[in-house]
Amino acid sequence: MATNITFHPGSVSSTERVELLGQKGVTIWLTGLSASGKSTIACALEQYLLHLHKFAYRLDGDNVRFGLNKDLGFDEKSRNENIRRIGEVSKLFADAAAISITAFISPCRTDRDSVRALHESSNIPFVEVFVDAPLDVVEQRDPKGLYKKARAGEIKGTPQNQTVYVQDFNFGIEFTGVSAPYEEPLKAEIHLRTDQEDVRSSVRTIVSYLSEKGYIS
Ligand SMILES: Nc1ncnc2c1ncn2[C@@H]1O[C@H](COP(=O)(O)OS(=O)(=O)O)[C@@H](OP(=O)(O)O)[C@H]1O
Ligand SMILES: Nc1ncnc2c1ncn2[C@@H]1O[C@H](COP(=O)(O)OP(=O)(O)O)[C@@H](O)[C@H]1O
Repeated sequence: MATNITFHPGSVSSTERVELLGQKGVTIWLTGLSASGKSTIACALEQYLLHLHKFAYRLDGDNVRFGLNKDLGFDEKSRNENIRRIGEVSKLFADAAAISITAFISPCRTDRDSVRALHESSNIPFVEVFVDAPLDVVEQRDPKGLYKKARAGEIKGTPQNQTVYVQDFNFGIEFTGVSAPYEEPLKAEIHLRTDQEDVRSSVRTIVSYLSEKGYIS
């Protein structure tokens, strides 16, 4: 814990920044099972917004784990810390007036709620988007072959949480949706059913929401 530190406010207020840049920051938090479509939707949304000349930036689970979070695994504590850090990073982007689009499984409700509280305490809008598809559908998609590996017992858990997450089979495996929990959002601003709608429709839903709320013009 750092001590003797003092927060240093800048010379430009948030309101002034928004006026000067002509854009308000917001975090769009995509959450859902692996292969539910988070990355696909995040990419398409980022592309769409950039083509509208909006400052949009995507933070993606796999990508961030190559750098900032390369010290973290998939045990419960690591996932908590992963989401805590990304919550802070996303808030920084949104504070800088970006449309920050995150694509993390973020399986724990309390972690997502903490990130929401972090944003809302600074008056930064937080839009939780549940990217929803049933387990049998995402297992069928399995673009990275991870569900297959998990079912085959090839994705091992870490000692800290084996007893917490492992349910009734395959001790030691903890892949989200298979042997580690995913807590569905209870109050997501947007609920997308990617087994029933295409990517275009999902992007349209998010953009309409941003527009209705006045986050983009
Ligand atoms: N054990 C286990 N459980 C879940 N996911 C796993 C695991 N091991 C590796 N992967 C790959 O890592 C991606 C998820 O990373 P996240 O940072 O989004 O996960 S989390 O929010 O911390 O739970 C996830 O990417 P997505 O498929 O894009 O969701 C997987 O590719
Ligand atoms: N409606 C849809 N929305 C998003 N992805 C879809 C949809 N239908 C099929 N897919 C496919 O499902 C897979 C989702 O993978 P990905 O976007 O990496 O998911 P996640 O980031 O949640 O792991 C991709 O291969 C994508 O083409």
